[in-house]
Amino acid sequence: MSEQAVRDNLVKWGKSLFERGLTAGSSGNMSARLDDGFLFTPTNSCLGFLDADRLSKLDASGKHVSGDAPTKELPLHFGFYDQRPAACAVVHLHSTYATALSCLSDVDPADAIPPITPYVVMRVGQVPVVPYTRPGSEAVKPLIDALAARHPAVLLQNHGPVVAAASLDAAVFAIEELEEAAKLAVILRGMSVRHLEAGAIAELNQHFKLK
Ligand SMILES: O=C(CO)COP(=O)(O)O
Ligand SMILES: [Zn+2]
Repeated sequence: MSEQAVRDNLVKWGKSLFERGLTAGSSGNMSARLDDGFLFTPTNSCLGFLDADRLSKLDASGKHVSGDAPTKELPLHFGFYDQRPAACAVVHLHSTYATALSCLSDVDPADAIPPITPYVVMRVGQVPVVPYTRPGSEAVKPLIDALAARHPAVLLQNHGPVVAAASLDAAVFAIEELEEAAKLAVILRGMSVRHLEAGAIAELNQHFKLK
C-alpha cells in the first residue's frame, strides 16, 4: 500500500468509527506502520474529521517529521509496535461497552472478555486489563511491553480498548468484534451463559492465528 493509500484508509475508517458512535468527541486514536516510519492521528482531533494531509508522520525512530502534533498516546502504540513485529496498525477507542467492562471491579484482569462467540476468540483472543494510568502517560509503555507479545488486544482500566493487527482493516475489524463481545458480556451479566469449550477455543486458535 502506498503512503497516500494508508492516509486515505485512516481517514475512511476514522469517519466510519466516529459516525457509528464507536468513539466520541476527540477521543480515540489510530496509527499505521509505513515502510519508512509511522502515521498517527493528531492529538485532540476528531476521528470523524481527519485530514489525510495533516496526519502526523513519525520516522522509524519515533521522531515527528511532518503534519500536526501526534496523539499523546505514542507510548501506548509503540508498546504494541515494539513487541509485535507483524503489527502494522493500532486502534484505540472509547467505545461504550468495552469501556464499561474496563470499569467493572469484578472482571478477571487476566481475561476480561468471556469466550462466548468464535469471532471474539478469532479476532482478539484473551484480553487482559491494563492497570489505570493517566491518558498519555509514559507509564503505560512498560505495562503494554509486558503483555503485547502475547495479547494483540487489551482493555485500559477505566478508559477503553486498544487493538493491534497486521493491517488497519484487521485492527478495525478486531476492535469492532471486541466491542460487540463486550456488549454481549454486559447484556448477559447475571445470566447463565454457555461458554465455548476449551476444545473449540483450541481449534479456533489453531485455524486463525493472531498477528
Ligand atoms: O483517547 C485519547 C487519549 O487516551 C485521545 O488522545 P489524543 O487526542 O491525544 O489522541
Ligand atoms: Zn483514550
